[in-house]
Amino acid sequence: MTHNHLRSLLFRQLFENVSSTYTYVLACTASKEAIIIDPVLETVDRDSKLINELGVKLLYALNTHVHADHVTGTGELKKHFPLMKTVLANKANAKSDLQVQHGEKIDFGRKSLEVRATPGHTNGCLTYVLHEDRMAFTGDALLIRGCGRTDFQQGNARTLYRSVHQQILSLPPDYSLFPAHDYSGLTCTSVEEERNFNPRLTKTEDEFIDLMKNLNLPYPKHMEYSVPANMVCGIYDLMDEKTRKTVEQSLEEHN
Ligand SMILES: N[C@@H](CCC(=O)N[C@@H](CSS)C(=O)NCC(=O)O)C(=O)O
Repeated sequence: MTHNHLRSLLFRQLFENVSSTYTYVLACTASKEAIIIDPVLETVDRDSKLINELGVKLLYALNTHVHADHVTGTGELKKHFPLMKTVLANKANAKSDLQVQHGEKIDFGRKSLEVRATPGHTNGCLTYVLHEDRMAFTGDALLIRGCGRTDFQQGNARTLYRSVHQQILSLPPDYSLFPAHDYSGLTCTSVEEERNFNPRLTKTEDEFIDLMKNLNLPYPKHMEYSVPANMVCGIYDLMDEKTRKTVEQSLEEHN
């Protein structure tokens, strides 16, 4: 999907290639008010530059959940955009400027995101739905032809199955779905595609639970420091000393 001045939504999909994370910038073209979803620490300079070049005013940096595989960029973004507010689910039990819950709305200009709770990968997983533009940002609850793992951070396969079916695949079939990650080069999907072709979510609930029990994935490489860093939205001053030092060191190695 590309930017189009004639549309009321300015939309960018950005990629961070170490953790294969998608970050999204959305702005109301009438008011120029903007949000960013799931920014990554390593790409904050790139994203800030883009936001400035687009001439939009960043109101909120939303995390779909407390990520385990990378450090969120929301803390560092606050240095570039001091008025911007960080957002996480209240169920994440984490520190953020705003804690949102199921049913709330996040407004930017004439646009409004509906917050839907989609726990199962973590307790605090959220999906953000932009009805007017028929789009939803699913975090790790639903990945393209896949879904988030359920073997740590309060993961629960039954909960995830119900979240995805009740809150995401129940949306109209033409809604576009944008995940937090893709590991195979795909960028976007739709409700209809996932209802038909998702190899995990087309199974029965019990088959799904069995499948998720046997994924046997290695733990994310940076989980040990990513989770505590993300519990404070990646704000260095709020991290314990060991976590902060590890995050700083990993960023230096990256740069
Ligand atoms: N290799 C990566 C981590 C890959 C991974 O575990 N991805 C998560 C989402 S990030 S916690 C996941 O849910 N994957 C589902 C799947 O089926 O792959 C790393 O070391 O960071």
